Amino acid sequence: MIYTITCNPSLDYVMNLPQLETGRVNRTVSTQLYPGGKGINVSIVLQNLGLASTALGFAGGFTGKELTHRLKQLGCRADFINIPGETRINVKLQTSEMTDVNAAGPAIPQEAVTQLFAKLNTLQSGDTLVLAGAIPKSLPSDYYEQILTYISKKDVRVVVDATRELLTDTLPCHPFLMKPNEQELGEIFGKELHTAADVTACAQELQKRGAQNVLVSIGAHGALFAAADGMVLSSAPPKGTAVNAVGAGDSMVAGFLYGLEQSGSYTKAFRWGLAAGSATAYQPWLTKKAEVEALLNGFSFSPVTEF
Ligand SMILES: Nc1ncnc2c1ncn2[C@@H]1O[C@H](COP(=O)(O)OP(=O)(O)OP(=O)(O)O)[C@@H](O)[C@H]1O
Ligand SMILES: O=P(O)(O)OC[C@@]1(O)O[C@H](CO)[C@@H](O)[C@@H]1O
Repeated sequence: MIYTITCNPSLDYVMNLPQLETGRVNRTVSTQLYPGGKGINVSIVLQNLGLASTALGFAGGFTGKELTHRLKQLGCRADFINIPGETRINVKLQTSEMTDVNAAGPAIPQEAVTQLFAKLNTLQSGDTLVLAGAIPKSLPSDYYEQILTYISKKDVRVVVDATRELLTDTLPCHPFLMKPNEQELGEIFGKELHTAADVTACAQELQKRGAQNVLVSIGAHGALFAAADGMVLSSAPPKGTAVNAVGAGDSMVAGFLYGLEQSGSYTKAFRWGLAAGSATAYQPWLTKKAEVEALLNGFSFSPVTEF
């Protein structure tokens, strides 16, 4: 079984408007409301690809109820811990570019923090756990590390998609896969990354520090994968027109896990991850399986050099 943990989920309110004029009344052309949060997006795309998962995390208020309802409508299993506050609404202002306005989210009471560990007792060896997204300030800054330590006796495959110390603090637990984007990877090493060689060097440094596999997404430029067996792959994405890249990285994680589950091959997993990320970017919301398969049809890698 695959579990995802989203400590700070959201409803994503996409507002499409011709341009944004601050200090003025702006009127939208259209709006959409989606269930959101990185781990939740992974669960939704896994479900779309045909892989079941359980979405764990914290949810509360009428927004939390709506989030749970929409996940169930999508066929996803949600097992959130109910909290007193209200699950946040993240605004995505789509003009000629996407501007995210992400709310801080509700405080997580101590009893809920503890309750999550009890949920983890159901994890079995051979399961996969995806930790994805930012955590609210009310959670300890090493919460992901605490979770990995708590399950360390179980042979669980852990995936981490986070930033800065939230990501690097998990390195001693030897996570199976880390999925930063190139900007997040560069931040860890205090540099801007613009070549495949630089990305490879930083990804391999993360492996030296404990990560087994490192998948670095590079937006429209594609992605680079440093595998545990030393293989390094990179590729520009399959061709298409960008519409909304929100959730592309989460879709990449889901595609990678699906490809690995189906084939046992890192190369095929990378292909599925790349195509799932781009398939999401090429449409208004998260991809379904058919769009990923269409991008994979006839697709071959074209290695990334610089960007
Ligand atoms: N504009 C784009 N055109 C083509 N493919 C894209 C585009 N944006 C993203 N992708 C695909 O999705 C993958 C992940 O994108 P990105 O690097 O933006 O992830 P991310 O920053 O983690 O995104 P998020 O945090 O919103 O999920 C890329 O490696 C690529 O395959
Ligand atoms: O505030 P975080 O957790 O860093 O990011 C939250 C978020 O922007 O990430 C997802 C896209 O990856 C969206 O569904 C959601 O609104």
